[in-house]
Amino acid sequence: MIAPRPTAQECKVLPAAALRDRLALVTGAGSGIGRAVALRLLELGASVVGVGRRAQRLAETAELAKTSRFRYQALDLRDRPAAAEFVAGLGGLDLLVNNAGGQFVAPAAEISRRGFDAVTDLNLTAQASLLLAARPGLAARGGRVVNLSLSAPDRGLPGHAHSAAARAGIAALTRSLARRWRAEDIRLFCLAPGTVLTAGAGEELPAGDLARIVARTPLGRDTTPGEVAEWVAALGSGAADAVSGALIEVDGGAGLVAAAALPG
Ligand SMILES: CCCCCCCCCCC/C=C/C(=O)SCCNC(=O)CCNC(=O)[C@H](O)C(C)(C)COP(=O)(O)OP(=O)(O)OC[C@H]1O[C@@H](n2cnc3c(N)ncnc32)[C@H](O)[C@@H]1OP(=O)(O)O
Ligand SMILES: NC(=O)C1=CN([C@@H]2O[C@H](COP(=O)(O)OP(=O)(O)OC[C@H]3O[C@@H](n4cnc5c(N)ncnc54)[C@H](OP(=O)(O)O)[C@@H]3O)[C@@H](O)[C@H]2O)C=CC1
Repeated sequence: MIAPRPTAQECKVLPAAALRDRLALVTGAGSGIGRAVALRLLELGASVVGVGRRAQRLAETAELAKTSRFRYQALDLRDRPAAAEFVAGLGGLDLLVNNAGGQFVAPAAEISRRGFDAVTDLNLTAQASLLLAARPGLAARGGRVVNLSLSAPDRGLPGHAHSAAARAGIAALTRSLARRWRAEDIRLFCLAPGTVLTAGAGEELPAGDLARIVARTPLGRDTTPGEVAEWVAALGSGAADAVSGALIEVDGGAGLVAAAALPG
């Protein structure tokens, strides 16, 4: 039997005001998962700063948010000095959601040096750099970090050698910093969605491939943006007080499926 997909409303299990008076920075807040996260954090009472390269998309998120607690800034996170200056200017930070990321699908042998660099830069080095820049602000507030990853980054994903390497790196960095930054009361988590049918995922893989991947997922369905958003919000709330350094796979069990069972 295929598990039913929850509605956007059914995903919302946290109490209203769970994040009141918190300040969150959400990268990639102009689309897909990042937008869903920003809107949910706002609903729960947080103030949210959204960044991404395209101001127009961020402005659309602002329109949906309908609250002055959302502000945004167009920013290329691969411009590390600019990103570091921006995050330092925010001051105290309760939650950093390192969501901006992505890749292109290609056989490993066809990924050029520049292609490998572009994907590892976006999904590992730029995220790591933002984290380091945010450290003083997070330490000032006992803040949390949620790093978005891919489900089972160590499983081996066809067409994703560059990205899987970067995401496994982020999972390892999350664990390393969770140990080191405990003294500053900073908690870090890695959240790994399975297949979320965003427009971005649709640009990366043809609909047929996505449908086949979803069909092989043990729960037999995709993960919704609302489900990912609720997990991010929970990790930013008191619900996660006993968790640190964990890789949490919100993927319908996709991480249990051997790479050999995947297409490609
Ligand atoms: C069928 C396989 C099934 C596997 C199962 C896996 C399950 C996964 C399920 C789906 C999960 C979805 C996850 C998501 O992440 S959704 C988010 C989707 N959004 C994106 O991914 C878009 C993000 N991509 C980008 O922003 C850019 O592609 C990127 C940042 C990665 C690179 O941008 P940049 O502007 O820096 O890159 P350039 O265009 O300048 O190119 C740099 C070099 O990269 C080479 N390149 C680019 N595209 C390709 C390609 N398609 N194939 C091969 N090489 C490519 C490009 O040629 C440049 O190199 P050279 O100068 O050497 O040519
Ligand atoms: N959808 C899925 O199935 C899955 C997604 N993920 C991950 O979740 C995250 C969100 O994915 P999703 O919402 O689906 O995809 P999107 O493509 O919609 O989201 C990517 C976001 O990152 C922003 N971004 C990309 N490059 C940069 C950059 N250099 N500087 C600043 N912002 C940047 C984009 O905004 P802009 O282009 O305006 O800069 C966009 O808002 C990604 O890290 C993705 O890899 C993980 C597992 C599965």
